Amino acid sequence: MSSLTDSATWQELREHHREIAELHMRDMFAQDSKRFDKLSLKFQDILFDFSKNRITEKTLPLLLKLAEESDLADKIAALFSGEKINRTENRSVLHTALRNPGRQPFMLDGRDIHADIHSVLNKMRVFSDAVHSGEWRGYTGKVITDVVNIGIGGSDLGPKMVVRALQPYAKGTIQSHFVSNVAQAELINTLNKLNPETTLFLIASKTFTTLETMTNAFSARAWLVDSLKAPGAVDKHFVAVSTNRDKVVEFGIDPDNIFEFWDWVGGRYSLWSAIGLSIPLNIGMDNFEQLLNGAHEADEYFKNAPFEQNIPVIMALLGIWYNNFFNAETHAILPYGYYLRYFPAFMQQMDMESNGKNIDIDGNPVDYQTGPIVWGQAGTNGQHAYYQLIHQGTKLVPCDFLIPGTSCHFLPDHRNILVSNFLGQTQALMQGKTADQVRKELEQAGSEYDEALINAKVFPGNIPTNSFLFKVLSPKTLGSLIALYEHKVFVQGAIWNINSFDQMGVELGKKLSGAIFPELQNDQPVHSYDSSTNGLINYLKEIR
Ligand SMILES: O=P(O)(O)OC[C@H]1O[C@H](O)[C@H](O)[C@@H](O)[C@@H]1O
Repeated sequence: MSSLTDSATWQELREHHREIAELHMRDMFAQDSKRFDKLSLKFQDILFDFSKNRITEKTLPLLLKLAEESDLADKIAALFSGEKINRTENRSVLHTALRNPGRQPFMLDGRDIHADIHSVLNKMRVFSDAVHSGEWRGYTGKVITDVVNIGIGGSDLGPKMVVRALQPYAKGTIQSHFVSNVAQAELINTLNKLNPETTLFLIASKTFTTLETMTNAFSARAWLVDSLKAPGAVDKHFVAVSTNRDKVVEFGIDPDNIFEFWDWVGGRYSLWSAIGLSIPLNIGMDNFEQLLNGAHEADEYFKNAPFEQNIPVIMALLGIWYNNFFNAETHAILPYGYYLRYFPAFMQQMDMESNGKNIDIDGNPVDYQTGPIVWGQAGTNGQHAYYQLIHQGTKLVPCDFLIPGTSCHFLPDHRNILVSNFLGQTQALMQGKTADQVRKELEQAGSEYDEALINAKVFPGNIPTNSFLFKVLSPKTLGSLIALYEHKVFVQGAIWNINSFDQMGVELGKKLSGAIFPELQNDQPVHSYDSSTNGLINYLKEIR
């Protein structure tokens, strides 16, 4: 056993889980009218209600003890100080520095990274202002109307999620597009809608070697040059965001059009860097800075709030409670509303790539569960699809609900229908419906029934939910929300004692694909792989 599962606190938590496994949240609420007051926290205007969780007065102190014993305080200090906590890659993890408005020097490996950050932020401002004002024009002198971000993973999901979430803050009429998939349809369908004379491509890639991104970038460049019949047009229509200057120059992008960032920014934590350039190109730099401010305030709060009143710490501990003691395998993220529709996909990468690890920080196999499967979709759609399983299936699915208190649109009834669905669902998941309640309802309705029908209509309830309720989905609030989730993932990684900042698991498939690629260039049958891979390649050659 590892020191984590071996610890007295872990054993106490196991024992405590056995004690409370049969307790029902509806009784906990019935017995304590102050439960909400005791189990909810506020950060700025963000209310975090965690009262609908399967916890008693004993649970959090035990979980907090686990956090203390895993040296969480020291690990938080190490994160912010720039210690090389990403050990396998020997890198610091400093996405928090990207949103720190402070100008005082922050030295890392002999460089003042605050100065570097602010100089790139300044370049982003000058450039996005020039595009918005029409001062930056395409090769034929027309103003830019469309921006296409070509990137994948962290170079797509974060910027796309933010641009779509903050659509009401769009400045001017620039349309933003995101192309990530190497399947041709995505790029072709996007290009078909665009005028090359007024389109700006933003090639976003930390490494500038990612196959999907580079393939799309080369095809986009060919489309532009062919359409405008001018190789020189690239300078006015292509900019790059990367840590790999040499590769960008080799691709043929003007060095003045490179927006730099650094290897101490992980891909899934990079929307705060120039990787987020599509954000100010859509909502303006002032709003982008509000996003950074919101995240910075959440960073300060995370660093300073006592653990028992610290939203990311509580989120992380509740997640561990279900993941490691109730054996919940997944965690659903359910934003109610349209604008946050890409938040679940963004969180999926942030959480699963960070904490999907089977060895600890010292390289030893773990004997406990680490990161959950994160999934979800904008509500209320899920209610008409998979909520059946959450309410009555055999798996425990802890859920996060997120909803703004206001909307910028005014169609009658929509808003309150959405809000009442959020409230109704979280209530239903908590309280469920007993056989007695079902029987009574059937009797009152004068329906015929048998026990089977009653059982089919019973809702076990007792399904944990967290609710985030905030005034408006503003740039600042969104920045705070994302940062709170980032820190949740960090805290879980710290307690599981894993490296949340590498992603070795994405390499093998990429490498094997690279070896297979030349095999597809001819029609000869292959025999050198396992029989399934041979069979698939050969059938493909037959049908294509
Ligand atoms: O930005 P890039 O270097 O193109 O990388 C894009 C993405 O691909 C990698 O395989 C990683 O899994 C992601 O963490 C990364 O965000």
